[in-house]
Amino acid sequence: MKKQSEAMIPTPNGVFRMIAYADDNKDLMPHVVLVHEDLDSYDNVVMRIHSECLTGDLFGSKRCDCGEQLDKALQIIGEEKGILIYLRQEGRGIGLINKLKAYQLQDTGMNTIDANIHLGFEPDERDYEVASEILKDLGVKSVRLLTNNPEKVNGLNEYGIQVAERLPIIISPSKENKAYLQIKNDLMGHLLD
Ligand SMILES: Nc1nc2c(ncn2[C@@H]2O[C@H](COP(=O)(O)OP(=O)(O)OP(=O)(O)O)[C@@H](O)[C@H]2O)c(=O)[nH]1
Ligand SMILES: [Zn+2]
Repeated sequence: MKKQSEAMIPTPNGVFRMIAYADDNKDLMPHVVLVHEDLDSYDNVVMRIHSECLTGDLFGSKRCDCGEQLDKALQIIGEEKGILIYLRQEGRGIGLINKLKAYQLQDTGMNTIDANIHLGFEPDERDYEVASEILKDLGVKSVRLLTNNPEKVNGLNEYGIQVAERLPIIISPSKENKAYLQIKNDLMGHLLD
């Protein structure tokens, strides 16, 4: 995993250096990193690791809270001069084709965990080694991580990045994503209260 290219990108939340990380420069789905132009310390950096959710991030799907979490995180990262790592972990690592199959199963009454298992996957296939490698490459030593998912905290600690603090990023449930958020809270270890 290494830096393949970078450029400055002005956004509504500030100017960021966008860096594309991949194993080689032909990769069509590089991981995307946004580093605030005024980031000045590599200790206790405010940051988010966001798992790709095309449906929520780009199209505003109401089935999940991803799009709203991304907006809120970028706002905070803009204010605090932090970093966003956008990992290509669509569908908790099963990809878009399988996520849509999982959604179809959920529309017949299965929950988000059982749908993954029914398709032959773990409930969550993600790993945070790549994110840790990227943080080390950037020179980041410790972070304040925007997440409700303790697995992300453990994942970074496991690979040698110190999580100094977890910053919750709670979105009010809507009627469409209420059941999904309830499962995350009750069965997937997310801290949503
Ligand atoms: N397989 C599967 N993936 C889903 C489903 N709903 C959302 N996702 C994916 O789940 C990922 C986001 O994970 P979440 O569990 O919502 O949140 P998180 O990233 O673990 O935790 P936070 O940092 O608190 O947001 C994205 O990759 C989404 O595409 C679903 O029903 N099935
Ligand atoms: Zn989502």
